[in-house]
Amino acid sequence: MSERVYRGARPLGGEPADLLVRGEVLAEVGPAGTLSGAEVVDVDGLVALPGLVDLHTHLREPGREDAETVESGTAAAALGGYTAVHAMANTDPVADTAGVVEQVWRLGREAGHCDVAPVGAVTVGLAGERLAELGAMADSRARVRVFSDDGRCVSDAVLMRRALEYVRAFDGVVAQHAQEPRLTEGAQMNEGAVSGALGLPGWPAVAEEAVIARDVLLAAHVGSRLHVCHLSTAGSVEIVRWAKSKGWDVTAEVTPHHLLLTDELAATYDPTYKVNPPLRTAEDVRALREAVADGTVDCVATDHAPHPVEDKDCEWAAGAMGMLGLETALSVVQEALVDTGLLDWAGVADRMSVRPARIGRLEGHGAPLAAGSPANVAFVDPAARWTVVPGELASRSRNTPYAGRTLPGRVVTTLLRGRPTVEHGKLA
Ligand SMILES: NC(=O)N[C@@H](CC(=O)O)C(=O)O
Repeated sequence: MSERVYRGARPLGGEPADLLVRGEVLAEVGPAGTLSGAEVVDVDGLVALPGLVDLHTHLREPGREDAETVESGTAAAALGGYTAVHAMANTDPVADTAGVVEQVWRLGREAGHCDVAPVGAVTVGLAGERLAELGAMADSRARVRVFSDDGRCVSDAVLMRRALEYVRAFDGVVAQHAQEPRLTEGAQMNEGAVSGALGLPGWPAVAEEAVIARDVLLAAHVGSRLHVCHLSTAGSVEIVRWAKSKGWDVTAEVTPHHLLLTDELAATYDPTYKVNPPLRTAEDVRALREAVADGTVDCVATDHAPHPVEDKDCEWAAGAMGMLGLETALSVVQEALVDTGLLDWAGVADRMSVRPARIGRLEGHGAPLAAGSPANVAFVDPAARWTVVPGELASRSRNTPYAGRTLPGRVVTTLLRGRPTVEHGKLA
């Protein structure tokens, strides 16, 4: 059995320690310089985090392998410090049957960069008309626990109610893409001063908030778990805060880009900045940062949404919505939350690993960095600085909003059950 000591890391940013990895398990954690093993790896001063878990990744396979594959997307994930990702269901065919979710799960195992937990569609074909085979997906080898029509909103209140009732049987959760379709017809960006000045059709905050308000009430009514995908407005935060104050089982995520970028970027007319939900105002960014810091928002989820060049290198109106996220997420969180003093590394571990693993009911992930845990670990150099070069990313697509930008923090090593998937910042 392989035995390796990672010497001098700072678990959750704390005191320097040695981590002894034996086989697939974290066998021992002790003060720096005290443990010995067959092989010693110097990770002096690097922050050790439990392997990150993404609740919201678009891997595009099957169907859009020109944009991303399970292989390329999970490689990007490992480089970003992730040991597990939830693969969204808006593929072609849609992941609405046991067959498709098992295919995605198996492709993840074969690629071996990180675990892939397929998300099952709530409705057949994401059409919002009939419930998909939720039970069959839950019982499949993919063990689906998260269900979402992401990309589309389950806007029919009765269907949403039925889905919430159904997933209780296997402790599942409905992850809602909150977007009132009628209020956002033809919308191109956030509705506000900037959309007015640019003359682009706006996407009002209320289109998101109205659905979240309805859904937290529905979840409370049927006593089920609701997760809110990529919440993006200050008002949405208030509704989630209120629902939590009632003791309802509601969780929420925010994307890294909504913690850093604003709708002012639409003035470039560069569709790289076009995303669903749209980039909002600086005031929303402030509220979202505070909500992650105080725990109202449970986790940061990437909404990694690869699109090929031809779908982005065009006019704003024709551009596809979505941006890459996996390889830059931790750096963006460091810039927006850690370097601003809003969140410490223990908080980052909680919002990017512990809570998303719990929401997804993912076994073996988000465990404490302690003896007996599976050795899923990310070692991060918070002092590193790197400039994002789209062509150097592992993703098949290039639609990062951070091209040319220098970001703090770099993942040096990622361990998946003791096996390095990333070493020296490169795929192992
Ligand atoms: N987040 C995005 O902007 N895009 C997502 C789906 C979606 O939410 O529209 C995609 O699949 O590309």
